[in-house]
Amino acid sequence: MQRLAILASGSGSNAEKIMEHFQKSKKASVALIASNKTDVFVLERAKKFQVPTFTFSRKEMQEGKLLEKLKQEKIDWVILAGFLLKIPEDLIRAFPDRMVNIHPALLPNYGGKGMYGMHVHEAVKAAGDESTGITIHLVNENYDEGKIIFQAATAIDPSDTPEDIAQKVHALEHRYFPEVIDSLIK
Ligand SMILES: Nc1nc2c(c(=O)[nH]1)N[C@@H](CN(C=O)c1ccc(C(=O)N[C@@H](CCC(=O)O)C(=O)O)cc1)CN2
Ligand SMILES: NCC(=O)N[C@@H]1O[C@H](COP(=O)([O-])[O-])[C@@H](O)[C@H]1O
Repeated sequence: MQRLAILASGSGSNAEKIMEHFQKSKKASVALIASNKTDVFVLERAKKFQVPTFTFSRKEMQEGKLLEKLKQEKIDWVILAGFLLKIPEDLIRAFPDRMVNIHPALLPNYGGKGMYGMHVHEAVKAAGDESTGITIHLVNENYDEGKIIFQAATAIDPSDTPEDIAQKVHALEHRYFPEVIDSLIK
């Protein structure tokens, strides 16, 4: 049984969909929810699914405390689901081709530093794009430059607000992220 850890910095709707998906799985389970914040809803969602949680600071991550915890919990895959800090290289190297991120746009567009959450949807709206989507990719040392595994698109109506766009993107994320993770696990 492969053991998944989910890293999240906020609400955790994607984390919830992933926990739901793997609840009855025979090949993998969500063994840990880890966050750099102590007051975020993803920690409540973990409690609902009786998944252990771990919180850490940016400094503790950079000092290796997160890597130590992941090794202690015998984690096989690290899933970034709305995690907002840059993962250090030693942590990436510890999970070669086994660290996966979801980005709320069609990379390489709208990626990089500053491109997270509503900032992305506001930029897409401001550009007047007629479509947007999601990208699921392996994690490398730079933001949003890892190998792309999956993309899905959705149309944008001229009347859509950034919040409407966020809702359409979240729907794609919830539909595809759990299944794409599942497809990666042998
Ligand atoms: N080494 C990597 N770390 C992370 C990646 C990655 O691809 N490689 N992906 C991000 C997730 N992400 C986009 O998908 C992303 C998250 C956050 C930022 C960003 O600009 N963060 C701010 C800090 C925000 C905060 O502290 O609240 C910043 O760095 O100034 C960009 C992209 C997760 N980690
Ligand atoms: N660049 C990283 C980024 O913006 N990630 C995005 O944060 C949101 C987290 O939502 P959730 O906490 O409800 O899963 C998701 O839309 C995810 O794509």
